[in-house]
Amino acid sequence: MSHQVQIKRIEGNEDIQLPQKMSELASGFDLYAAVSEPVTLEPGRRALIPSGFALGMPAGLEAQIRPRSGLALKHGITCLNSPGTIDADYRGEVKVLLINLGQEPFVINRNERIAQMVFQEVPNVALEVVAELAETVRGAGGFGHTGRK
Ligand SMILES: O=c1ccn([C@H]2C[C@H](O)[C@@H](COP(=O)(O)OP(=O)(O)OP(=O)(O)O)O2)c(=O)[nH]1
Ligand SMILES: [Mg+2]
Repeated sequence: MSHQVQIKRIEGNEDIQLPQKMSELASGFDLYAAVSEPVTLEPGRRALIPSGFALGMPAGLEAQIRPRSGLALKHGITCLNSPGTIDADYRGEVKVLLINLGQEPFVINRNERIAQMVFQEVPNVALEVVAELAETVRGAGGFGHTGRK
């Protein structure tokens, strides 16, 4: 399915790369840090990093903000609220909540790739309150019910 999504630069970020797919069939658009000066994330600390843009999505879409595996593996940098949820009706600046789970301070520079954004279709679901749920074989079994404890 193809979708048209509007993107608008936040003033003062003309030099910031717009979200970009780094390979032809990439799921995610890489996001670039729109920090005005380098931000140092000490181990265990978190920071809300601006992206420099806002989105105009149609109904039925969302954007997920996900970590980059390279930063996670090499530096312990991930998204605290992963995946971050960008609602279709949100018109503010997209921001990335990073946390440093590594052992060393990590510096985020302007225009550095910090995360990725994946668009998803969101089904239109209406919740129906009932007294009894439809039965299944699994029933209430969960949390390891089918395998190793
Ligand atoms: O990683 C994120 C997560 C959220 N948002 C923005 C877009 C999203 O539409 C809005 C609200 O996010 P969410 O619903 O996750 O947060 P909340 O704590 O429930 O806030 P709200 O009451 O505004 O919905 O904040 C971001 O820019 N980055
Ligand atoms: Mg919310």
